[in-house]
Amino acid sequence: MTFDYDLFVIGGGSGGVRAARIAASEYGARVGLAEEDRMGGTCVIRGCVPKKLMIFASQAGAMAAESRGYGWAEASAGSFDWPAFHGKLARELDRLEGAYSGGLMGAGVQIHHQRARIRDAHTVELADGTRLSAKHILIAAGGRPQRPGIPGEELGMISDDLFTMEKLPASVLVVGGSFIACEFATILNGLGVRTTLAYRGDAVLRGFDGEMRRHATEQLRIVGVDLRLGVSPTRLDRDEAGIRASFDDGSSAVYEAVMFATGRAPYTAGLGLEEAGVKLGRKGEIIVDEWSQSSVPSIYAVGDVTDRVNLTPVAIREGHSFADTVFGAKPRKVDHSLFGAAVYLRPHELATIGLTEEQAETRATPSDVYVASFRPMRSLFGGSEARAVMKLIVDAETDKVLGCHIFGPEAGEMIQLVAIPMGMGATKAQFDAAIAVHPTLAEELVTMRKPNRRIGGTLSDKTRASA
Ligand SMILES: Cc1cc2nc3c(=O)[nH]c(=O)nc-3n(C[C@H](O)[C@H](O)[C@H](O)COP(=O)(O)OP(=O)(O)OC[C@H]3O[C@@H](n4cnc5c(N)ncnc54)[C@H](O)[C@@H]3O)c2cc1C
Ligand SMILES: NC(=O)c1ccc[n+]([C@@H]2O[C@H](COP(=O)([O-])OP(=O)(O)OC[C@H]3O[C@@H](n4cnc5c(N)ncnc54)[C@H](O)[C@@H]3O)[C@@H](O)[C@H]2O)c1
Repeated sequence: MTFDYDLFVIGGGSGGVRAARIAASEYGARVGLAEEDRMGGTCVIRGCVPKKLMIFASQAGAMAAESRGYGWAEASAGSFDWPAFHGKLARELDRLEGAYSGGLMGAGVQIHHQRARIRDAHTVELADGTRLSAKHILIAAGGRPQRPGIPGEELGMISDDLFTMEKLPASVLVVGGSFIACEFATILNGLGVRTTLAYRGDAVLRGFDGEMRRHATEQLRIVGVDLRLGVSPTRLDRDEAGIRASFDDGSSAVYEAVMFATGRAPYTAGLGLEEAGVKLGRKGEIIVDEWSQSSVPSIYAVGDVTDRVNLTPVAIREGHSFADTVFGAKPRKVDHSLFGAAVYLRPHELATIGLTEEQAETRATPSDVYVASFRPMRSLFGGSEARAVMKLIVDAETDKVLGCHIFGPEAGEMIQLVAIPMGMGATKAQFDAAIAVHPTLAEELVTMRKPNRRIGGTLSDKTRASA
């Protein structure tokens, strides 16, 4: 049987673009790709990239304060010009979008700028009715922000809206306590917006190492975010002064804007998947095996649409591995058990890889926990109270480093480098064999001599804590 394409990709985001480009350029596949919105997907257009640029923009006040601590007595951030920043951001995203399209076209991929859906195991249908056949179909349709399902929720914004706002609100309520909520609260607060963050838990960033969560929570408070922990909004109403949010503790307050960061869900609705026999999970995610293959053998899926690890580099790795496996005769699985991640808070980021202390505590074998907590010389001299924290979780029997958690400036950059020895299975002794680079923050990672406590396993002895 002949097909129009060897591969048809639905979605021009992180995972889809990588898979399409590798299949076409490295393995000579005839590839078509459909994108219903802007090329580049969530990360480039309404995620990682504009978010990080906004994080940079939001730290001017803190940088001026630090400069004053270093003798620049008049240092001031001045006033923030949102339209100027926003215009420049739009041009940068246009440039990136062009680069993504150009890269694909250069590789010989045919781009269809419209929505696609599945008709059967080998057929997709475009919004204009065109039907195209492909030997393999890759779904890389990503995810979509979810509102929490409360009355009046349409009055609130979602993360996509941060990047298209015409003007900054004077006050905002951010709802949620994970990556997006914490980063957006950091951005808006840093840009001068009166920011409240409402989160139903008792510390932000559930799932991260508990000690690090407490530092991140405290930092949000210190930089001026009005943290409302243990509460959730129950309804929103339009009020003369703005949007009134009522909370489940009986309180209410008015904000100029409300932003929901209450999770994302795989974007599989209306794709024709179930009709084609593709099995979906509870959240609508495409169920795939370790090769990213769905229940229909010719249909694969990568990235957020599979709801495995929802990060750009993971989607890219899954897309690349799919292309290597299916078109390059180089079978390659993705190891989802070890990946680094960073939450871009300010002044200190939270970055992590491997097991948290809470996870290590449940292991049958004991682990040693090394913690260094200190005020870095840069902030100390600059007059800031900000503390940095480094933590290593080490298998007490094999000496293998199982987890690393860093709360500090540029922690994301540091964890990227720690990911290399950890991926190689390095031991604590091998970390320590590295001669420190001085004076740096990161030198703490190779100079922590004695464990602060031993946890998990039968040897558990929390009383040895000496911190
Ligand atoms: C605010 C925010 C900040 C983030 N920050 C980070 C970060 O700092 N670091 C990090 O690693 N990750 C971050 N992420 C997560 C990251 O953006 C995603 O994990 C990543 O983009 C997933 O890639 P993907 O290819 O699965 O999907 P996407 O990038 O979402 O791409 C899917 C594409 O498919 C298109 N599409 C969907 N359905 C169809 C259809 N039927 N027909 C045609 N086209 C379709 C969509 O328009 C979209 O362009 C962030 C996410 C958000 C929302
Ligand atoms: N720096 C980064 O790498 C980065 C940044 C942003 C997003 N991301 C990725 O995007 C994914 C989605 O981000 P997210 O922040 O939406 O994560 P998430 O889905 O983990 O967070 C959802 C948050 O909303 C809260 N929530 C859910 N329903 C609620 C309700 N009804 N009422 C009140 N609160 C509610 C949850 O308790 C949680 O804190 C992340 O898992 C991450 O993989 C990564």
